[in-house]
Parts: sequence; structure tokens; C-alpha cells
Amino acid sequence: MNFYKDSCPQAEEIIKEQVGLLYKRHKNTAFSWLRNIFHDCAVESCDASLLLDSTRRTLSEKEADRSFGMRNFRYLDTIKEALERSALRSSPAPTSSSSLPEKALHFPGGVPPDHNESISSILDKFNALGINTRWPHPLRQARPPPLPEVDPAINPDHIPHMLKKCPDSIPDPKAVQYVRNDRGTPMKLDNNYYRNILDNKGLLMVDHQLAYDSRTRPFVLKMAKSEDYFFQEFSRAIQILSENNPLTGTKGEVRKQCNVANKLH
Ligand code: HEM
Ligand SMILES: [Ca+2]
Repeated sequence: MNFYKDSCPQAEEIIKEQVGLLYKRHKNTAFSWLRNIFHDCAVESCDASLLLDSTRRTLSEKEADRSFGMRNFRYLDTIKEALERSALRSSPAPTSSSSLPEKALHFPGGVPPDHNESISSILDKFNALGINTRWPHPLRQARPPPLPEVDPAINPDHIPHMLKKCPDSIPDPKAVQYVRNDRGTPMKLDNNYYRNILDNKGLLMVDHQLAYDSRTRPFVLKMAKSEDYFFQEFSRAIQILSENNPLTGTKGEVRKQCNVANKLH
């Protein structure tokens, strides 16, 4: 917050307005921005490395396996254009928010957690960011993992739904089926996710582990019970995430276009 307070004091206001307008027209942009923050900021730095296109020498993070399903990047241009229009009217921004394309190769310094990653390894990753045993994961959709056999941990009421979404253990990659992680209120940011996982209706392995690991279960119970507690902790975590190690001074540059480094213009 306030990163551009001297160079572009209206920046946050403009972004907020644009996000609001986009959200009205395309509700699912909410998923995209949230995941964007996570995938950019959790790995090394909030440097918008995720937004860079591939070049002849480097494969962009966007195209790496763990970015599977990331979408709505094109709307970032709408937001960026609004910012540039305003920046033209005031002074140029000297602070930075981007890395050079060389750094964008395959998520330097690690990758965002994989869908089959263990809860311990995920807790380690979040710990390194300063987010401790309190991380939430609301409002999500995902492609289902293969179901070679039905995991006995899944709530029997939930099984027909999952089998309908993913009847074969090797799904046809062209016939992608979305599975909502929260069937009750999929488009609303609320604490329903925590009720679902306590009811054995998780989607990813890690969702289920979250409810049963002794390190995380107390928080799941608390969040399922109190939406206020969830909102408070969720905003705290997102703020920590969004302020992770930004590039300042000469360590980066303000890109003219989000998807290419200035020197490649
Ligand atoms: C904790 C470890 C995490 C794992 C293992 C994980 C894994 C995944 C997977 C497998 C998908 C589905 C991709 C697809 O098939 O389309 C996904 C989607 C998503 N993730 Fe995560 N994720 C994690 C943490 C987070 C966090 C911390 C956030 C945000 C704060 C987040 C936000 C999202 C969102 C919003 C989507 C849906 C994107 C869309 O529908 O466009 N995830 N995640
Ligand atoms: Ca990054």
C-alpha cells in the first residue's frame, strides 16, 4: 500500500475504480486477480514477473505448468491504460514494480505450491513469506484431479458430483471441466470453504489435509465459525503477500506495457 504515494498518488484509487468496473462486467476476474497476486508475490517478489510474455530466450511464468488455467490477463491492459492516462497528466513514476525478463524463467526461487503438495511443504512456503498457520483459500475453482478410485475420505454425498465432473482417471485435456471448490456460494467471498472441508467436500488433497492436520485444524474451525475472523485474517494475509519484497530504486523499472520489459520496446 502507498508504494506510489509520491510518484503517482492517485494510483491505488484508479486501480480500485478500474477493478470495480471490470468486476461488474466480468465477475470471474475476481478469481484471476487473487490468483495473480499469489503467483506473482509468493515467488521471490511482487514484481509483476508473472505478466511478462515469453521472449526468444525465456519462457514466461504465464506459460509454466503451475500457471495452468490463469486467465483474464488482457483486462490488465485496461487498468494499465487508465493509469498511464493519469500518469501523463502528472509526473512520471520513478519507483519500480517489475523485474527483467531474464529473471522470469520458470519461477526463480521456487514455484507456487502444486495441487498434490503436502501440507507440511505448503506451510513451509507460507512461513517463509511471514504468513503462519493462518492462510485461507476461499473463492476458487479448479480442474479436478484424476479420480482413479474414490478416496474414502470424500463425503459420500459429494461423490456423484465429482464423478460427473471427472468420470475418467485420465481426463481429456481438451474437454476441460471446471469444478467449483465451493458449490454453495461459488461467486461469493465468504467462509463457506471452511465448512465444506470440515464436511469432507474438499477438492484438492491439500484442502482435505487443511481440515485434518493438527497445525491447521484449529484455524479451520475458527474460520468456519466466524466469518469476521476469516475476513480479518484473510485481509491480513493478502496484505503481507502483496507487500512481499517489492523492487525499488534501480532494481527494477516501471514498464510502459505490463507484458514486456522497456528495453524490448
Ligand atoms: C496453498 C496452496 C495452494 C495450492 C496447492 C493451490 C492450487 C491451485 C490449483 C491446482 C488451482 C486450479 C488451477 C486449474 O486447474 O485451473 C488453483 C486455482 C486458484 N487458486 Fe490456488 N493454490 C494454493 C494457494 C492459493 C492462494 C493462497 C490463493 C489466493 C490467495 C489462491 C488463489 C487461487 C484462485 C483464485 C484460483 C482460481 C483461479 C481461476 O479460477 O481463474 N491459491 N489453485
Ligand atoms: Ca514475481
